[in-house]
Amino acid sequence: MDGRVASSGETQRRDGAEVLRVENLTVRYGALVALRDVSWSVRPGEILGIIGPNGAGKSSCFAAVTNAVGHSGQTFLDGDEVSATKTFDLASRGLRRTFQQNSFFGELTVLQNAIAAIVREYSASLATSLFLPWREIAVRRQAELIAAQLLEFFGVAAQYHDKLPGDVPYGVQRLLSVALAYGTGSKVLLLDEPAAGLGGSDMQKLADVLVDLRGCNLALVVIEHHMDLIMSIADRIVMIDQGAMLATGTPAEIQRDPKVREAYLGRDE
Ligand SMILES: Nc1ncnc2c1ncn2[C@@H]1O[C@H](COP(=O)(O)OP(=O)(O)OP(=O)(O)O)[C@@H](O)[C@H]1O
Repeated sequence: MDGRVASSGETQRRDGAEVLRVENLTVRYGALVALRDVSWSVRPGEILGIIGPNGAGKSSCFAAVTNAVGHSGQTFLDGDEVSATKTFDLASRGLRRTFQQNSFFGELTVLQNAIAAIVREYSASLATSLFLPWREIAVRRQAELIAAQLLEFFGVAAQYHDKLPGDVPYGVQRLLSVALAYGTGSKVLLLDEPAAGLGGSDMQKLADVLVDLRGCNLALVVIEHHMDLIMSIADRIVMIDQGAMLATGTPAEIQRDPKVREAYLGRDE
């Protein structure tokens, strides 16, 4: 992998400028207002948690940020307005997301999935190498090496690299989803319930990976229902209820907020 994934000891930069800012995002599905005037921002080296009850509008918020659904409001990436930038182009600029469900190429091995995730940066070299077969082998080897490093960084052990994604443990699949979204390097990762279905040590592994990514100056926005996880790793939390922002603050402030307790934390979800 390139230098963008560094050791967890790398200095964090939480006082930097916002890398992603959303303003007044509103999403309508016909007559239903799923999201209303939601605004937040995230900086490099920061984890922003988004919490809220089922159907609150959290996933719609990610869909709006990535311009995958019709909406109003504005999005700024590195200070540039990207409110109308295509989802694919946002990904090229380092704004990427995962979904609640894992999505892999089921017929490709774990390593091949990782190669597919990084191959865009190599496509030009591969095209050139059609005329230079010896070069194609070298480029492929390099892509395999980088893909293996990517997987290792995300805690997907070498023993799984040659297996199909469906044949590896569920906890590993969740880590693989995050790794594939990261690819050769992202600025902002939007993770939609990365811990869904995880427990115990798998959740701890995921938490460790997310904290390591923060240490590499990545900005992370994490939708999560597991309160213990998000309260322990997030720097700030945004709480959404019935499409509207109900509260924002540090995990401690959010946990003390009576509105939040009433709307969410007090319920058995
Ligand atoms: N494509 C769609 N068409 C119509 N309504 C939708 C669509 N997607 C979501 N909704 C509705 O919009 C509201 C917000 O849904 P959304 O998935 O954004 O909430 P959420 O907070 O992510 O929920 P969960 O925690 O259950 O994933 C819900 O009432 C949902 O039924």
